[in-house]
Amino acid sequence: MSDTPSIAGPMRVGMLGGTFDPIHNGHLRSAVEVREVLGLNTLHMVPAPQPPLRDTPQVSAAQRLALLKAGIGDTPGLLADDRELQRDGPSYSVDTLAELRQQYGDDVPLVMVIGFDAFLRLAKWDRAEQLFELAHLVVIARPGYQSSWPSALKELVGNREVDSVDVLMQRTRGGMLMLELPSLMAISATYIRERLQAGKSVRYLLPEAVEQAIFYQGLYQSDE
Ligand SMILES: Nc1ncnc2c1ncn2[C@@H]1O[C@H](COP(=O)(O)OP(=O)(O)OP(=O)(O)O)[C@@H](O)[C@H]1O
Ligand SMILES: O=C(O)c1ccc[n+]([C@@H]2O[C@H](COP(=O)([O-])O)[C@@H](O)[C@H]2O)c1
Repeated sequence: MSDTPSIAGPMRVGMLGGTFDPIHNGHLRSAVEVREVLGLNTLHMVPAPQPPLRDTPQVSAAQRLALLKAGIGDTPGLLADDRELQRDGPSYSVDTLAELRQQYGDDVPLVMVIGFDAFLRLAKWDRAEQLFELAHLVVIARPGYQSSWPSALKELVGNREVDSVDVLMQRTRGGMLMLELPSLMAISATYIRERLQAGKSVRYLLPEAVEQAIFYQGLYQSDE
């Protein structure tokens, strides 16, 4: 069964990286909507084995990837992409985008999608300026996160911001667009981990298949 018609028109590709510890409906609903709004053929959802600016996750990358696959199920256009599990060292997004650029070629618009909380730290990312040489950046609003941009971030973004998808897609990379998607969801993986540790319900915060896999494997239910 398909819940979305396939995307017509020229090829466009997206990447949504994350710790996905675990994947939840905030990620998945945003992924579906951002794919639709941007007209992406494929949105690569890429779990980071070693997310650079945070502690090593308690749950292994292979387990987080398995939960991501269970969460995506047969959702059209979303792809659980294990490419960062094939690399050693910190999971730098610039390396992932370089691989995707190589895979799809120079003529295809490539978009990195991040939430506003991640965007606020963007100037601290590895080789941050190179991100725009490889892809566009689309920043999605997240409930509870509103803040002025740090000055290093303003400098990094410069005059790249555009105000519509049409303008963004006239080029293959180098632009930035802020988006407020229709379904803003105040769900975070931190909240889900806290509830699981406290033995509280996580029903409807994540897909049932993910909830079942978490309980079946006994994940997140202790501090160890
Ligand atoms: N509810 C949400 N709505 C929109 N974007 C989200 C949401 N949750 C996460 N994101 C974005 O998805 C990407 C991956 O997020 P991540 O895997 O760190 O999830 P998280 O819920 O923020 O996790 P944690 O609570 O452990 O920090 C980031 O760019 C983040 O901003
Ligand atoms: O490339 C970097 O330096 C970099 C720094 C911080 C985060 N990221 C990526 O951003 C995504 C979200 O990270 P996080 O820590 O907000 O879950 C994930 O794919 C990380 O690999 C990437």
